[in-house]
Amino acid sequence: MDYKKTGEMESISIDDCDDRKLAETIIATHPIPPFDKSPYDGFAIRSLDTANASQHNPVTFKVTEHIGAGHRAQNAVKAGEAVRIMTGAEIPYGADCVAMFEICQTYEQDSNHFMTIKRTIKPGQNIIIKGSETSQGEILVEKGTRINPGVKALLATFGYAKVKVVKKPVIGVIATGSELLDIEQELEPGKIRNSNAPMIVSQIKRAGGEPVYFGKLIDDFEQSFEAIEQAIQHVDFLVTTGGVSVGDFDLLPAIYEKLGARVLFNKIGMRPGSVTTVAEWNSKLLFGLSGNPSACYVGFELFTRPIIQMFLHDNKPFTQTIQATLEEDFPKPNPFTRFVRAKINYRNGSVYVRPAGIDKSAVVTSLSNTNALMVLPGGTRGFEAGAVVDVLLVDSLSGQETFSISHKKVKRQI
Ligand SMILES: Nc1nc2c(c(=O)[nH]1)N[C@H]1C(S)=C(S)[C@@H](COP(=O)(O)OP(=O)(O)OC[C@H]3O[C@@H](n4cnc5c(N)ncnc54)[C@H](O)[C@@H]3O)O[C@H]1N2
Ligand code: MOO
Ligand SMILES: [Mg+2]
Repeated sequence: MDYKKTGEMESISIDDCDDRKLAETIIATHPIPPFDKSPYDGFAIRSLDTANASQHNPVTFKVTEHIGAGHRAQNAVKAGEAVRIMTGAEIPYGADCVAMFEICQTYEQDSNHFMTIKRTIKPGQNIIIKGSETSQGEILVEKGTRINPGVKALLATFGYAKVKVVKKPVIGVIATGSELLDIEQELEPGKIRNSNAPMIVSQIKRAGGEPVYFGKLIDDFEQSFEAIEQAIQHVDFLVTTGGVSVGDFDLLPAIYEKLGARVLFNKIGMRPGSVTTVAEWNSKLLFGLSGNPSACYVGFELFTRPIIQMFLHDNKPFTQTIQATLEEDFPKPNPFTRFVRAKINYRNGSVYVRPAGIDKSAVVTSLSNTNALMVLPGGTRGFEAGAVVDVLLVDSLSGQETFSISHKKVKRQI
């Protein structure tokens, strides 16, 4: 976070603003509603005229006008007069209440319309007063908020045809490894299809970034160095996958060195993703994620995602963490904190969690089932069903201010 960057602002059409982060605070530029209006279809009248109305004493009004929403009455309502008014129409001058159709009887006589009611109506009854929902100047949505359908409704309410949003961080993606095939290629002996790049592209989009895929690289130093050096020029952050460990063809450490990038860390006491490396070059963060699919996924969610949120001016950049009950035993002990790809589900008002599949760094199949990362603190014993564990809601777009997982011992450890 010491190396975070915050994005600049751009102005875009409201049509394109879904899920973007607001770059300005939305303040009510007019009251809502902007005029006194009727919540019902009925008659706008003077409450005073109903003072003596009762079952035995119906009061009759002459209907002088007929207005729908969007239209205004021509004349003020005078004693004994009623304006037939529809939901959403402005209350005519002189009227101070509305009688719903359901309590009114109407009749016509000599081409004149009349209405009678048999009960009193109080002053102000059935009127939505101007500004009763929001007064002018009220702060409605804070800068940094993600634009959801409700925020969009407010933007439209206040006439924001153009919306100021935070520019998305442009994040380069490069996959490394001579074993990688493109998606459309047939399998060949010893080769696998590149699944990490499309996965990272998708993770970047989910987090609100703008991915740029630069392709895959074979394990050749010069070629890889050049491609990475080139790519960095065009992005805010660069994510690579593979080649960060200690293998003979793991080229990233040497590439960082030749670039003169400052490696912030290259090992983390966690599983998977222990090889996750982050370097800084020219104020740009380079995320060296593992080649192993599950480790790559976890490395992105824990390290790249919050940096994206920070760039987007989100004051809650960290993935929301809740507590859930482990649904099955997890007997495998591990000295390191584990971020288990997991699935949460809700039952009887409680949250439960279980591993999404095989809990191995090299596994790809568990990821499709993953909507959360279950945090199992390091220790020498496994965990029993019923244990309450921290869970990062990677599928949720709500964040939190700090990264908080309890390193406390989980009860019901085996
Ligand atoms: N002697 C040691 N060996 C390893 C260590 C170690 O500490 N000492 N760490 C292991 C751990 S943990 C991990 S995780 C991996 C990390 O390896 P790299 O990040 O260097 O990744 P690669 O070696 O390039 O590939 C690992 C694995 O992932 C597959 N892969 C790579 N890219 C993709 C892709 N785009 N799509 C799908 N799969 C991909 C690759 O074929 C390998 O199977 O290192 C351990 N070794
Ligand atoms: O980085 Mo490795 O995934 O710890 O398995
Ligand atoms: Mg390797």
